Amino acid sequence: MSAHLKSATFYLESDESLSLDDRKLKLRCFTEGTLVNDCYSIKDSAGVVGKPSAVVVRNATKVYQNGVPVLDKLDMTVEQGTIYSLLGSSGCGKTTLLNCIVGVGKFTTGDLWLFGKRGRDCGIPGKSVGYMPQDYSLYKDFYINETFTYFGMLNGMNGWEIMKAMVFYTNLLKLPKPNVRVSTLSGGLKRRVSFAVALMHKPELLILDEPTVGVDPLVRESIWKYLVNLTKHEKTTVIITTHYVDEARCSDKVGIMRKGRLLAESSPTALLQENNTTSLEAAVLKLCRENENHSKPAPKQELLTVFKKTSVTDQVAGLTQPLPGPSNNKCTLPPMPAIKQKISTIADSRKRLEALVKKNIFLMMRNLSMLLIIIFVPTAAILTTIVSEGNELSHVSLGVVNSELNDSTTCEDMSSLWNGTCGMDYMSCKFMSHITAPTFNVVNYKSLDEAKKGVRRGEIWGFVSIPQDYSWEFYQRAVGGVDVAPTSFNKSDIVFRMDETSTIVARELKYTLYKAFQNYVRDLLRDCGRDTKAAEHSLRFKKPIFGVEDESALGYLIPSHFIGYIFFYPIITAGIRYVNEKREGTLERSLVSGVKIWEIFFAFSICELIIGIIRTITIYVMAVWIFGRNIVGSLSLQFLLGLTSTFMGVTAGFLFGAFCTEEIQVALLAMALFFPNILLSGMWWPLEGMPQYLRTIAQFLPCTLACESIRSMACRGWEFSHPNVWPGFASTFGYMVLFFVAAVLISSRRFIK
Ligand SMILES: Nc1ncnc2c1ncn2[C@@H]1O[C@H](COP(=O)(O)OP(=O)(O)OP(=O)(O)O)[C@@H](O)[C@H]1O
Repeated sequence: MSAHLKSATFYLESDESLSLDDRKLKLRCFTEGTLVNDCYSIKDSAGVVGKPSAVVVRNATKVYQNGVPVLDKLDMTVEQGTIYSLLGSSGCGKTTLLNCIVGVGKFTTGDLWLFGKRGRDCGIPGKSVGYMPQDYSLYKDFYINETFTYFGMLNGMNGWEIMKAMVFYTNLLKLPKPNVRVSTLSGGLKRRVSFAVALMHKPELLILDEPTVGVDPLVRESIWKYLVNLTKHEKTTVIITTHYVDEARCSDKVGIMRKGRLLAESSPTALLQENNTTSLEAAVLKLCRENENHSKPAPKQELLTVFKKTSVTDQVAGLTQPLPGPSNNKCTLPPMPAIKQKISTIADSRKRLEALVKKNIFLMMRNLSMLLIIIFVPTAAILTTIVSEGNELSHVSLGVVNSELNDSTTCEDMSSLWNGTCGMDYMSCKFMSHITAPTFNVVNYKSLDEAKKGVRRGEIWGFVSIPQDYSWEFYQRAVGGVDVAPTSFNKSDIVFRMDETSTIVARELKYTLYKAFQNYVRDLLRDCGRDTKAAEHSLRFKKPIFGVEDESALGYLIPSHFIGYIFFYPIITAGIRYVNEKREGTLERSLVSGVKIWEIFFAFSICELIIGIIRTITIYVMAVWIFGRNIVGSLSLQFLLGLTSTFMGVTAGFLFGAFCTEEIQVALLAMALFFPNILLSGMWWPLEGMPQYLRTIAQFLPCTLACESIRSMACRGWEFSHPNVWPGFASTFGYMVLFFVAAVLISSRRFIK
């Protein structure tokens, strides 16, 4: 038997005031926590019937991930309808203990009973608990009335109940008018609002983490009076932490905590008597000194005070001790507000979702400029693509060294010889008439060396050189056919030399020059009365089946960019929103009210859906009506794929948010995903242009199949059943579910730390 149990046994066996059966039952109760309620049904020596326990913690330890033990085999018992003050120095583990009780943390080992139940089926987290965290944990952009509305709705209150509670707590806590923004309140006022919304729904258990810090002494007095009132009349159980030791006199029991253990747990009067002092402050100091001097584990005897019934005398003594503060008033009971009891026992999921969605809409509307940016930045990005990408080249500087002309002649001067005639002079001018603005800015050079220097200096992209006897040699070549002398080939060639560092410009230039040459030969044949078909290659491209001839790259780029942007932006917005809620503590607070992680995500998703719909419609309207893009295929299917891609981004944002603790981390992670995604998903460069292994990798990226799918619909008009189309839907939907489930699982694990 452990020393712990031995001392308990000794104490119980030596308690003459109890019958043998009661002693046995108490011992069982002590060793088997499941009997905690029976424990208090036993009369003590004074004949006082014990109260059932609201919170019982046994042998609790807590070690955070960094390996530091915070709670050390802690035992705690809080009776129903009492105030329990938890006192202790900073960092001793009070908040950790409270977090584990309300369900946003978990003991590493140990047992917890709430209202006699071991699991979390007693409405905690949920409507049965009111939690005021140490930080304000309020939405700064809310007005005070919106704050009441949100937390009231989360806890299943209707509009009328919320209104009554707001009026009551505004008077009790001297709050400003309801239409004042939380962000503009002082720290003390924020704390009061936070206090009010923790208890507005009249929970059975109130957990208040330092509610009176920075609060005016008069208001502090009102708070304590009200808490005493609540425990007395509403049977509310209150656990409160405070650094103002003396205000704990009004509580029924005080737990003195040090280094993760309770040094003592007793009524204030008993503590004063046991430590032979007149102030709680002195009693706490004495206990801490003793503990420090002996540098031994906290005495186990404090456990036994669990069984020492707080007598009526103790309670009255506690309540009638003077309150801290100048007024020196007694803890008398203020009149109770006539607030009807909760209609529903537990706020159902629908009600919570309604509260969460309303909250998100309030917050979005509060920051309209940000909302407009969120909606229109992706739209602007697509429109930028439309106006800037894939257009034909223009104003490309091209050098010309035309050796058919001498210093004193120009093509314009000789136009009568080549323009519209079948003459064989100055055919180079006929060719050059197809090298025109706005595609080209022609720069004439006298020699090849000068032209080369021009390229090297970056003045021109390349140059065309035309031999001296080009016209004659070209004629020979044209009429000579296969019998032409080999030297004529070189002498009749128009030669290009280019800066090919920009592949896209070089390829476009070459293609344009080929076209120019073909048109020149066609002109020549026409002017000589020949059939222009002779200018065609024997390799011919007829009218395309999909798309238009010489379609610009936009036909390829726009659909995939659409998917890329509407996937990417929600990652950032959803991820940042989520991290922000985590950081501000509002998420944790909502979770204590019984909100589930999936409900939070679902509510975010509804708002993102609204944004996604507006965004997608705007993009399509602009692309079709303003920029005249030709979109074929089912618009509704494309719209649907747009929305699933948006959701895929939203859920990826949740997943990022689940991992991150700072907004900047979300942004950096999103960027890390963005570039591989746009580069490998075929958004800029087709998969056909990638090595085989990269193509395989690309198939597994979130946007690859969706890009192919939307392109197939918007450019080719293919239906859902086409093998290029439905995989896009399947992959976005699959990723959406995967991200969502992963985000919920990771968040749930992280919140139950
Ligand atoms: N998530 C966490 N991960 C690691 N360590 C933590 C975490 N939360 C708290 N701690 C550590 O646990 C210890 C107890 O912290 P806790 O907030 O419970 O103390 P406290 O008694 O409430 O202090 P205070 O009165 O200042 O609020 C501290 O040393 C703190 O640094």
